[in-house]
Amino acid sequence: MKRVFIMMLDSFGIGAADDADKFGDAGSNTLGHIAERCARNQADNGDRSGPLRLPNLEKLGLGLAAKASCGQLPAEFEPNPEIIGGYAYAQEISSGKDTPSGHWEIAGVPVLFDWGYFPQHKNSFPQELLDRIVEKAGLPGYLGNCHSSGTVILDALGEEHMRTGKPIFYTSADSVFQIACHEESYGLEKLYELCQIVRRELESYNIGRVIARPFIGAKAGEFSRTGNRKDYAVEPPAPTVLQKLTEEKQGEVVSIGKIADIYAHTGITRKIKATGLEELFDKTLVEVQRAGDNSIVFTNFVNFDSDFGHRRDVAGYAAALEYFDRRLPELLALVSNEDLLIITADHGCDPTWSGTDHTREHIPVLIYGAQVPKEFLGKRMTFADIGQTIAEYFKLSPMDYGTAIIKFD
Ligand SMILES: O=P(O)(O)O[C@H]1O[C@H](CO)[C@@H](O)[C@H]1O
Ligand SMILES: [Mn+2]
Ligand SMILES: [Mn+2]
Repeated sequence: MKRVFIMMLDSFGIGAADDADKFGDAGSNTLGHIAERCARNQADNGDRSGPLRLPNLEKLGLGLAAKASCGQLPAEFEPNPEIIGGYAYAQEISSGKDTPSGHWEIAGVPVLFDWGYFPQHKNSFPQELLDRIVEKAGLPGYLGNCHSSGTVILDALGEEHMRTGKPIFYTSADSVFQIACHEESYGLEKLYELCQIVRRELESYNIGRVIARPFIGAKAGEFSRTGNRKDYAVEPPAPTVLQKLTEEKQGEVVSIGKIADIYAHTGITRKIKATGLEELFDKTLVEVQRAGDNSIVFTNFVNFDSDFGHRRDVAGYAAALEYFDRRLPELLALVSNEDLLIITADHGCDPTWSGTDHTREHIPVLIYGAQVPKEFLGKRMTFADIGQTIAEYFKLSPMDYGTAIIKFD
């Protein structure tokens, strides 16, 4: 029975990429800097304290992959851990450091064109676009129209939004048009409809995603975003390995969390909604147990990125990693002889870095399974090596990019 389980720790970079300087990210290191702060007791909160403890990920080669990536073992990591899987690090060839680029490249389809962006920090969106959106959606106006952190902008504009019914429009260094509206006073369905209108109006702008950002709460300081976030992505520019599995082998691809949205629902046969690390992990275990031959179970652990990386919350990120690590044995126990478990990431989001954007980093590629050599599997020249490995494993037609990391009989 052939099954692949992909655990995407959203934003879990392990050291600056060779081209990080082009992004202003030279020296960034999501894992390295978290471990450093933890070792100095600067990442203590109610949930955790002291050095970063990830014993199960260390056995899968996380520390050694990080050392190969940036030259330094994460602080307080074991220099000679018992190794139970194959480990590598990979660089990105896609032009951006955004979530769809990282995910699509992992599935064998790098984004070699340039996305459209809204680079101006104030008055970010073109007036003609805003005018069309106001007209098509019948809006009383809009708020924001700037670059912002999605939580900061709620405190600044959430109350005015509730008073006026004007949606909050904002963007970031990514190719995104984000819309925050109150889930109750504005309404969730109305927000989703607005996002669909904006998606259509953006056609000529080459924007990767429109993102619905519903929130709740009565006043500034009390607003919080809900799990009803929805991403409206454009489709990948070529068939991903997920699509190939469904088309060439009539296989099953189960999306847990926001995976389906990121691939614009292409190559996905079943979608499981889950909010928060615990539920994402619980539902992953259920689906792994259910998975049959020729299937992929693919989970995006978004909270690393959205709750801790973008929020520059080092202690929160560390606690979340430790939680994931504590639960890992439950997953490892379900990996049977022929299966492959791949733990990886889509970009970095160093919580010690300036600003609130992603960081251009190498990603870890940790592969666990009876057929995997328990050794360093090299520097991978593109994330697409993961997609090519999966294509090779399922005996699909080869992807256009990437080299298989492991050969299978
Ligand atoms: O600050 P928030 O709203 O979390 O925004 C972040 O989330 C977006 C999508 O992942 C990114 O573009 C980033 O800017
Ligand atoms: Mn991401
Ligand atoms: Mn992000």
